[in-house]
Amino acid sequence: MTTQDLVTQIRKKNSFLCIGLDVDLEKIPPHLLSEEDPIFAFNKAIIDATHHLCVAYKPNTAFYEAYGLKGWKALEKTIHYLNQHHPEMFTIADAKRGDIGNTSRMYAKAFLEDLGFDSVTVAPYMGKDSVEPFLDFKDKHTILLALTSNQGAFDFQTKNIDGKEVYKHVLETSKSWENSENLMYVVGATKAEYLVDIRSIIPNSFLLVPGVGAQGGNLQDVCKYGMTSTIGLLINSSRGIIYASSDEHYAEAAAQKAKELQQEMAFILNQ
Ligand SMILES: O=C(O)c1cc(=O)[nH]c(=O)n1[C@@H]1O[C@H](COP(=O)(O)O)[C@@H](O)[C@H]1O
Repeated sequence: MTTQDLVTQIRKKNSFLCIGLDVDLEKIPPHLLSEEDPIFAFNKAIIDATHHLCVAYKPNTAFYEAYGLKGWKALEKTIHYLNQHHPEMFTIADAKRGDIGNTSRMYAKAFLEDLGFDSVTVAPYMGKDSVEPFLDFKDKHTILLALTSNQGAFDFQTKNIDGKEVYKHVLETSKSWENSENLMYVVGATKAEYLVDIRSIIPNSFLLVPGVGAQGGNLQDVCKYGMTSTIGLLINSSRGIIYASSDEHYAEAAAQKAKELQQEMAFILNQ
């Protein structure tokens, strides 16, 4: 999927919402546990109820890997379901990978080719040769961690080296990598005030912004400082949407939460 296709979907749906499919068997409605594949059953119901309200889905692979082969199968079924029934949806494998080039190539193949996601999250710590193998795929996207939403972001990412913060080095250096037009960046919604500086370095790149909802980030602030003329934002909420209810009406409750965010986004887009 190209970024232009993504922008078209955002304008069509009046939404730049990404729903995080972080499925925890201890949190899903108990009646689903008797299903043959409870994780997929949950995802399918959430997707069926919310696809008109969002433009992206982001399964975090940790929540699938934790359940071994069954979890990986559920992840595979989920991405195949999305690609088959909702090919217009931007899909993100939130895997936060990155290794020596030879190994990164295999991670890239796993998520972008074998599973067929549109994008994958990647950590920048190992540098150019660890990220470029992900950038090699046409019309696929590498979402590089820049400034994350958690408290630990202040341990390294905001430390000053040679006169500027590490996350700024990540943004600037990554622009020189081969196929850097395939880069997007993660910036936590909890760090909205940093977006002015971030936009001065990467004025047009798409940002994946997690941390609204359960982590307390503010949508209005993110849009005020981070939005571009082609939107440039995907706002993720996982727990705040998918666990809105644990009774049999969980999918409708999730759709209601997604709709609240979508309406806020529509208001911002039409201002
Ligand atoms: O890459 C991410 O998506 C990510 C980066 C970050 O800085 N913070 C962050 O919360 N995330 C992910 O975004 C999702 C946030 O989930 P909720 O807090 O439940 O909305 C989880 O899958 C996190 O792993």
